[in-house]
Amino acid sequence: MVGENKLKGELRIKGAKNSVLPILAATLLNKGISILHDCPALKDVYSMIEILKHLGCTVKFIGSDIIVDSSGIIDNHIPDELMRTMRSSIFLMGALVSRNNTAVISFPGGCDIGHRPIDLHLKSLRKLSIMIKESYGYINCESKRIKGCDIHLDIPSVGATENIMLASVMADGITTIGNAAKEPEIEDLQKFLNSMGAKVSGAGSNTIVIEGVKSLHDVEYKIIPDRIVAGTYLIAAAMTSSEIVLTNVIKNHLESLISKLNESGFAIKTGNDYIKLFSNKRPKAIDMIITLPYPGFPTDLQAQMTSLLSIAEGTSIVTETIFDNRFKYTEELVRMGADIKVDGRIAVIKGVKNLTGTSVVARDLRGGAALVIAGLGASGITIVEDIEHINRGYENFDENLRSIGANIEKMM
Ligand SMILES: CC(=O)N[C@H]1[C@@H](OP(=O)(O)OP(=O)(O)OC[C@H]2O[C@@H](n3ccc(=O)[nH]c3=O)[C@H](O)[C@@H]2O)O[C@H](CO)[C@@H](O)[C@@H]1O
Ligand SMILES: C=C(OP(=O)(O)O)C(=O)O
Repeated sequence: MVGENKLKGELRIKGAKNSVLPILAATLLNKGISILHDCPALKDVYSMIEILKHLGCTVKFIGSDIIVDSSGIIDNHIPDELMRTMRSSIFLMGALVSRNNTAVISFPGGCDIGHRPIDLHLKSLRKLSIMIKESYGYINCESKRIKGCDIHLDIPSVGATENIMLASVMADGITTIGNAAKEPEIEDLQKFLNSMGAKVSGAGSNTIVIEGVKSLHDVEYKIIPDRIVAGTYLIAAAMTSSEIVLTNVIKNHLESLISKLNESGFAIKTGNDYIKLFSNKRPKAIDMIITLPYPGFPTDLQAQMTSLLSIAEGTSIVTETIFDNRFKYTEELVRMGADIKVDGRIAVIKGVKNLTGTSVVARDLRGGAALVIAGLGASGITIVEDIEHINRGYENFDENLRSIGANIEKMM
């Protein structure tokens, strides 16, 4: 891409990756038809579809609609090569054991952003009377009856909260999740499950209550907009001193980012379902950004924001509290002229006047997006390699950016 082009125009944000993936896993539960609207065409979504098909579902992806028929025979085994394609394959553990009483899976894959154990998932499912044995890299789950119980999470893990919800929807009795994650995608999963006849309440607060039901029915549902994709485009506009309007967004989901962009000197206007960012000046440094569980600043926007702050006036400090190795991309930003020092979970960013284009490598999804943002603002040509990471979370990233004025091409 050739940097320093102004962006101008409107983009509609599609459904959220982190909603559609657990919801696709949940389609196993109703033994019938699920129609999902506004689904993004992402590498992870295709991986999840492949797993559902392997298990015996019929799946069609037409336009932005995914139609899953899970009435057919459902296998109970997910091969290792499918499990490894992404982190979200772990959602199949709760859904599959709930549907089949047994599941044989292995450890999930995903971006290299630090240590990502699944101990909380395993511990919680065991509390629900699911017997879990680990051997030779496989995880064997079995339960005659899943039994509702009280679970208190040590960490408000998004994935563990969702896996418990999936496993307990049809359990005997009531399950309570204390210290649950509060991310909007968890509320979306609750709404989806309730639309198919489940009895889940409390998502969005730190206590979720799931009253087991005997059966579920067919469902049609629209996925919430992707707050991380929306945030990425807002930061891209800020980086290039541009003006863009995003539609199909939920402003409340982006409060922590909007507040930090305001602090950095950007004017943002919001309406019922749009956000507009207008900028014609260099960003101001931000004393402190700390990534935290929702409603705190999302770890999934940390890299993109650091990219922006690399050209800010002054010195910023970014602290990553969720993952233990999510600053790898900063080495690539430094190759573009950024002045960033990382010590463990803290990055100190001394703003430089401008970045310069060069060849850089995407090592993970959001780090890759951060490098594209850097390239859009940099002088000269930037080449971002290994963009398959970016395809995990951004539909038509290059096309969308080009449609609002970026000089960017995908090379085959
Ligand atoms: C598909 C999806 O929704 N992915 C999101 C989800 O990932 P994911 O669900 O993997 O993230 P978690 O909320 O579970 O992870 C938070 C922290 O808990 C730790 N942990 C988690 C589970 C466990 O069993 N043991 C344990 O120690 C993790 O290592 C991490 O340090 O939430 C993250 C945090 O908002 C986001 O960055 C990811 O985009
Ligand atoms: C880390 C992310 O996703 P996942 O949990 O799917 O790896 C992300 O979306 O930034």
